[in-house]
Amino acid sequence: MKIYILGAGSIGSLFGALLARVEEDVTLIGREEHVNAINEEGLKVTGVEEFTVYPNAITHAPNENPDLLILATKSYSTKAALECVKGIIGDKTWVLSIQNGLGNEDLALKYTKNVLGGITTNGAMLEKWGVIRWTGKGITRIGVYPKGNSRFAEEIAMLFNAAGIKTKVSDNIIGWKWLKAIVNSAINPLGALLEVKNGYLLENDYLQDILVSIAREGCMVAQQWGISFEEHPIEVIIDTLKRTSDNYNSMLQDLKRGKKTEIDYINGKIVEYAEAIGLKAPMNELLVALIKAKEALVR
Ligand SMILES: NC(=O)c1ccc[n+]([C@@H]2O[C@H](COP(=O)([O-])OP(=O)(O)OC[C@H]3O[C@@H](n4cnc5c(N)ncnc54)[C@H](O)[C@@H]3O)[C@@H](O)[C@H]2O)c1
Ligand SMILES: CC(C)(CO)[C@@H](O)C(=O)[O-]
Repeated sequence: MKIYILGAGSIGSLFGALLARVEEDVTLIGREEHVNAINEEGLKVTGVEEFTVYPNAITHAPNENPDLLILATKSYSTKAALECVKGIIGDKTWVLSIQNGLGNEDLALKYTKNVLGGITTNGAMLEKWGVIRWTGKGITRIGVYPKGNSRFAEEIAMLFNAAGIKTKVSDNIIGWKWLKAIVNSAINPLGALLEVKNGYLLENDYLQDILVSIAREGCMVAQQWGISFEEHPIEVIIDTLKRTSDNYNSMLQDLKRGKKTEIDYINGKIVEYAEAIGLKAPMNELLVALIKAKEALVR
């Protein structure tokens, strides 16, 4: 299977490395510095497992139709990235987003009907060009977006599981995307504003109440849009905070690096979906404003 990883940074390079290790035809499309390092010394994975692979790595997509295009950019780069590669999305090409946030798959649907949604709880960090630290082994869920089944999704799940990417297929992937977005909408901005590890959000009674209120607001909006969940968002938030208690969340890491965050595609999307049906999401709206203010401080 010809697989392109569009936006081979942290999580994209981890998926690319694991797929390359089982000799899939993988091409990483990423930044020049990272691409050059991979072409010179291979792509090294450390952390959960240690290995080096030698996948194709380029800065621009080859002029061939892949069977699978994995979207792994930050959500704020998706639109531009898809526009760059629209010419190679063939009739038989499937696009899979493994990104956080809402709206990425909807952007992909503008170019093809063959879209798989995805969430992953694997953790990866670009340690240096050409070196990825696999910080936590998790589960990946994929499915036809927004809902439904397809043989191709089952085929990708088999491929991912064979590559060591624990993957399950869902016929309600939009439910999982919203669940992950609600988890991120509560944890990420709160941890980022307070600059604390995830575990602290469970230690403080005030913060626990705020987490629940943010999650409830997101659930209310989701419910109005007919989204159903496979697990209860608040239970998943608590479990996630326990499982990742020693982590700084990705939004805080982005701010610490002076980078923009994905707030517009997490809390911002919840506000958008609320307003689209004449509702308000005041807590999410406040968190968007506070994170934007913090972005302005650090950038
Ligand atoms: N890192 C993780 O552990 C993790 C886990 C789960 C989900 N996610 C989600 O996955 C997505 C990616 O996160 P990340 O941490 O890997 O980000 P990242 O910044 O490490 O990697 C994204 C890469 O995409 C590249 N890129 C952007 N536009 C491009 C284009 N047009 N062509 C080629 N490359 C392009 C960037 O240069 C960058 O290297 C986000 O939505 C994130 O929330 C990340
Ligand atoms: C689950 C999560 C919040 C854990 O830190 C992660 O998705 C993140 O950091 O964005």
